[in-house]
Amino acid sequence: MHTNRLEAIGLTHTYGQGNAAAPALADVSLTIGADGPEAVAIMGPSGSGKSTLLHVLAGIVAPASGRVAWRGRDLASMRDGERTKLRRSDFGFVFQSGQLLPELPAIENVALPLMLGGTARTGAEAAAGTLLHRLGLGEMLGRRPGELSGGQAQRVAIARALVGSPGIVFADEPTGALDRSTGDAVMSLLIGATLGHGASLVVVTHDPEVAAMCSRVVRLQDGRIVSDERRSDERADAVPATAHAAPSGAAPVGTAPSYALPGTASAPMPLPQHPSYGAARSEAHVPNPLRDAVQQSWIEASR
Ligand SMILES: Nc1ncnc2c1ncn2[C@@H]1O[C@H](COP(=O)(O)OP(=O)(O)OP(=O)(O)O)[C@@H](O)[C@H]1O
Repeated sequence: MHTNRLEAIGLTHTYGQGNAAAPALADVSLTIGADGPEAVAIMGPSGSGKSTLLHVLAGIVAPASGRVAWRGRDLASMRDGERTKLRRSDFGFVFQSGQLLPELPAIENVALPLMLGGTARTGAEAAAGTLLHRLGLGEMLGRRPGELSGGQAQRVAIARALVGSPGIVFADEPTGALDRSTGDAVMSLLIGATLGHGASLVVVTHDPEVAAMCSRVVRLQDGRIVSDERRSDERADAVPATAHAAPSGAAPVGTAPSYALPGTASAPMPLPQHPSYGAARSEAHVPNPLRDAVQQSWIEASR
């Protein structure tokens, strides 16, 4: 059995009570990462329960019944503080936008998880810098989120999700605010870098193109899983060959494998510039309970 295994059994969840009750999940069972890292897309119509499932899997929302076990441990058996700590150490998160701390430069946003875990600033920033270089952002270390394009901000978010070497990364519409070509490049990078770190990816998406890049697609309807398909014909461009090199966050810049797209070797990824600089920041106010809970835990921990 693979270590980084997330197992959900018989999950149900209902918002509200009585006449106002809205069932969101009904007897959902699935296992992620049982045989090693995988990229799983969660799809389904609006209101089918995708976000609720992500929140329950990440331990933000407690299911009404059923259980979620990470590495064999039931999330419900942990104290709140322990679950919050686990989310920081074992889980990575990438949201549509607005997840970076706006006042911190890219390198500090990425170094933060390591510093909160006890790594000294110098070491944390060295590892953050290495990862940002690999993601093609070597020139952007000192820029704040409001000074980055949407695609650049998402790459910083990917670096922050991965810098602590999580076992699983949860992504909620990570390319939803990007144009097609930027979104495809970011998604390819997210899958390649996550699997390259030995972690699984769970991505909620409406976008069939995004799902097509994943090795498994789970479809929900009315809170139930209606299909769970594994693909053996992964799109060739979805996972860069270098992604499987299992990089170390502390590898020296220049010698480490790059996550650049195939054919671009170690050159920075030529993402098109987003026409609207600061877009990532202006989107920050769209409510998202999971992102806001994760963000709040960063803010509290960094005080
Ligand atoms: N906080 C809430 N209070 C009450 N009902 C909610 C709440 N959040 C979600 N719901 C309801 O639960 C159901 C599932 O919602 P959920 O957001 O999980 O679906 P989704 O598939 O992610 O939708 P979308 O694609 O539109 O984001 C819907 O009927 C929704 O109206």
